[in-house]
Amino acid sequence: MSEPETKKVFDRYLKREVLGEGTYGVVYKAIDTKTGQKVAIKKIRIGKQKEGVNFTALREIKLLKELKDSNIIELIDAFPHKGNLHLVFEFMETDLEAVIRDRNIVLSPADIKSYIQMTLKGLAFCHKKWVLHRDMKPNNLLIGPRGQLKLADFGLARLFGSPDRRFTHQVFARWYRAPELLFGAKQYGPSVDIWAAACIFAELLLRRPFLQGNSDIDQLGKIFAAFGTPKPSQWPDMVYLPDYMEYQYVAGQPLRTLFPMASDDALDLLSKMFTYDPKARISAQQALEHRYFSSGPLPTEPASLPRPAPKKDAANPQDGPARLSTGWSAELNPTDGPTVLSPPRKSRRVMPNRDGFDGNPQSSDRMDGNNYDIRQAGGERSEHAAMSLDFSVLGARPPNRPTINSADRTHLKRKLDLEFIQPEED
Ligand SMILES: Nc1ncnc2c1ncn2[C@@H]1O[C@H](COP(=O)(O)OP(=O)(O)OP(=O)(O)O)[C@@H](O)[C@H]1O
Repeated sequence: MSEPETKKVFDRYLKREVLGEGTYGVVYKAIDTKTGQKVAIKKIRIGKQKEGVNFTALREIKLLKELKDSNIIELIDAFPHKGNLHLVFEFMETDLEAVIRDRNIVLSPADIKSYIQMTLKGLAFCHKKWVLHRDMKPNNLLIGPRGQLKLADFGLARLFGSPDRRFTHQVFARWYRAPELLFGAKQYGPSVDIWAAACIFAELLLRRPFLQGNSDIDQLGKIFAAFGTPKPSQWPDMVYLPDYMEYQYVAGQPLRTLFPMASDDALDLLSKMFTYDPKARISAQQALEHRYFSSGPLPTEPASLPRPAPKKDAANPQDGPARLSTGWSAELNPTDGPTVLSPPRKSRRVMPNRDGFDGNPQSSDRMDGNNYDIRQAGGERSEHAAMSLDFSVLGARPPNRPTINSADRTHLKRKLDLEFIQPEED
C-alpha cells in the first residue's frame, strides 16, 4: 500500500484498518471527516480504464445512492480512483451470520420475527423501486449499534456481475438461490430475493444453513428432498427453463418435521415464501402483512435484540473470509468434488438424494449413481446464465456503450453529484 493511501483517502475520508475482503474487493474502515462518522469503504477493482468509468455504471450508482430506507445500508458516496471504484457506506457493527453462529446467543421466537421483519421491510422497499438484491445471505444483512438490520450490497450483483462462485467464499451463496436461478432462468424477479429470505428465516430457526448444496444440481436435489420434487402442475414454467432437468419424484417432508420448534404462523409464512412457482411466491409486502407478524409474540424491538460483541477493529485480509475459520462453512471445500463422467444435460434424470438431506454438505455428492464434478456441474453453469443478464459495465464492456471522457467530467460531477478523481498511474 502506498504511503498517501494509508493516510487520507481523497481528503474527505481518513482510511483506517481493513475490515475484510469480499466478492468485489477489500473493505476498509474510515472516518468521514465531513461528519466525523465511521464509514466502510468498499474498494472495487475495475482495472484501468483510460476513458474513465462507464456512464451506465455511474447512473446506476446514482440510483443506489437514492435508495434510502431504515433497513437498507446507505451508500454515502462513490468515486473512482486508481483503477478502483470506491463505494462509501455507513458503518455497521456486525451481521446476521455472526448472530446465528454465536452459540452464546439465544434467539427467541420474537427475536427471529424481528430480524425477518426487518429483512422483509428492506426487500419490500427496494422491490417497490424495482431494484433486486440477487445475492441475499446472512452476512449481507448488517446490524447497526441499535440493533437495526440493514440490507447491504443491494444492486451490486447487477452492477458488477454475478459474483464468481469459483472463489471459496462465494460457494455459500448457492444455499440461498431460488430454484428458477438454479434451473438457469434468464428472466427472474423479486421472488429470487424472497426465496433467499426464506432460507435465512429457516436458518434463524435451525441455527444452521438449511439447504447446503455443494453444486447447483445438488442444491436442487436438497431443495426437492425437503419440499418434494415439483410437479409441472405446481410450477408450469419449470420445464421450459434453460437448464431444466427431470428429477425423480420424491414427496416432500412436512414443514413441521423440518422445523419442529416453529409456530403454525411461521410455518405458513415459510411455505408461502418457499413456493416453487416464482409467480405464485409471496411478495415481500404480502409477507409483511401475514398474520405471523401481527400474532403474538410481537417482534422484539431492535434495540433489545441479542447480538454479538462488535467485530474486532482490525482484521487481516490475508486470513481470508471469517466464515471459513469456524463452524459449518469450513466443511465445504468446492475443490473436493468428484469427477464428471458424462456431461449432465437436460435428458438426464436426477435423483434427489434424500439420504443426503441432513444438513451435512459432505454427505450427498452422489446423484443417480454417477459422479459429477461440482466445478463443472455446479455453480459455473447457472452463474453464466445469470451473468448473461448483467451488463458488466465496469469489466469487459460491450461495444457502443457511452463512457466518460475528461470533457464530460465537470458536467457529470454536477449532474450525478459524484466526486471524480482523475485515474492515476500506479
Ligand atoms: N457497511 C459496513 N460496515 C462495517 N463492516 C462492513 C460493511 N460492509 C462490509 N463490511 C465488512 O467488510 C468485510 C467484507 O465485506 P464484503 O461485503 O465485501 O464481503 P462479505 O460480506 O464478507 O462477502 P460477500 O462478498 O460474499 O458478500 C466483511 O467482514 C464485512 O462484514
